[in-house]
Amino acid sequence: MKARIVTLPGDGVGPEVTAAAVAVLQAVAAHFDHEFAFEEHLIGGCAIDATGSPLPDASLKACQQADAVLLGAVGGPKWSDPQAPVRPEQGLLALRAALGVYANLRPLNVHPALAALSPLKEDKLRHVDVLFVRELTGGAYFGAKTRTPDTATDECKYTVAEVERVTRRAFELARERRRHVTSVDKANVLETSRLWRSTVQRIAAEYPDVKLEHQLVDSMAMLLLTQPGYYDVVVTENLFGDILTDEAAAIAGSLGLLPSASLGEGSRGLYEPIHGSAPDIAGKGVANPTGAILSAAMLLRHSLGLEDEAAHVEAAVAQVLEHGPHTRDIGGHAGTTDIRHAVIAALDEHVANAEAFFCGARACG
Ligand SMILES: NC(=O)c1ccc[n+]([C@@H]2O[C@H](COP(=O)([O-])OP(=O)(O)OC[C@H]3O[C@@H](n4cnc5c(N)ncnc54)[C@H](O)[C@@H]3O)[C@@H](O)[C@H]2O)c1
Ligand SMILES: CC(C)[C@H](C(=O)O)[C@@H](O)C(=O)O
Ligand SMILES: [Mg+2]
Repeated sequence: MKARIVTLPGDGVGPEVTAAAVAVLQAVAAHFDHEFAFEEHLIGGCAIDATGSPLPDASLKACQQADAVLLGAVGGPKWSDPQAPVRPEQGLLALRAALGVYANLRPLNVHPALAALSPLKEDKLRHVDVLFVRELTGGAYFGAKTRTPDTATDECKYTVAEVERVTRRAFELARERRRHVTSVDKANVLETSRLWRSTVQRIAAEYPDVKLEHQLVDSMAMLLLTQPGYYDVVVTENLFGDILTDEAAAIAGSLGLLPSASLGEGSRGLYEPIHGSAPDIAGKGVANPTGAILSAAMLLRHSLGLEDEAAHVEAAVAQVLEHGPHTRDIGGHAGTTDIRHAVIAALDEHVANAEAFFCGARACG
């Protein structure tokens, strides 16, 4: 198949991990005879430096015309002055809004080989397989902001329609999994959460085969650590989802491991690891590209419909997590490019084994 993929490497470790993900996609294209055309554009701090805007028109236009967008990370100390008129993160938020990608899928899986890195004991890690569905284009991130010298406000607003669509997405996904949705809110305090809860409750009636539970976000932060294996699909609003998924990454062993897919109504999606620009390690060649590579696998699955290819990439990543090499954040000494080479070598092996298997089954060659 032919696909047009826009890459937005961004700032800090963004370009390092994106290069690894692109190399893996190129290896997939070579193995399976696909034509992926990559087009690189600016976003974030590097875009501010080059054009004055964190999301230049050319970048947005290219993303709107692409089949999928692969993003690294934005931001960093250079652009973090609280007085700065424009910030890198605004470019990312504007892109999410413009693409209409309201459902941010953030899967949490714990690889057994990394269990010792988790703050949780091994018995708690068994059966951990959670899919966070984070609402991505509403809430406090996008409400009106005011500022006077001694007061600041961020409006948190949700409409029923915004909650309905992300809830339906969560229930649809739950039907492909273990049919259990946990909706996380702060309905004991926030009006937006009361609207969230009643809307989720009403939509749940359309899915009688899926179990729904509500959980307040503060206790959810605790329960995620004490019983992570209990959860299947967790749907929540923008800010709560941001915070809970970094916590989830700690359970997996590193922030560098978790991928994400941001989806709207069509097949076009935005794919990014959940971590940031990691200024403390940027430019050192030591960033873990696993989250970015697994985001590329999600791109294959959700935007291009290439399920087998996605599964091959995930299997290759799992093999590297099992046998190494490992980057520093997960206890190894390898660099970003070592992981990229190892994943591509594992991919080559998996594809060859699969071909041998099918060939054997058909008694060919
Ligand atoms: N999607 C995004 O573009 C995104 C996401 C989160 C944060 N940010 C931005 O990134 C900047 C830095 O934020 P922060 O320091 O709070 O969070 P961060 O995610 O950049 O880093 C937190 C910690 O995790 C480590 N880490 C992150 N990614 C890693 C990887 N791939 N491999 C190994 N270690 C990794 C870092 O070294 C750091 O110690 C801020 O400007 C923030 O706004 C951007
Ligand atoms: C950089 C920031 C705007 C972003 C968010 O809060 O959504 C990041 O933390 C993330 O998780 O993707
Ligand atoms: Mg975040």
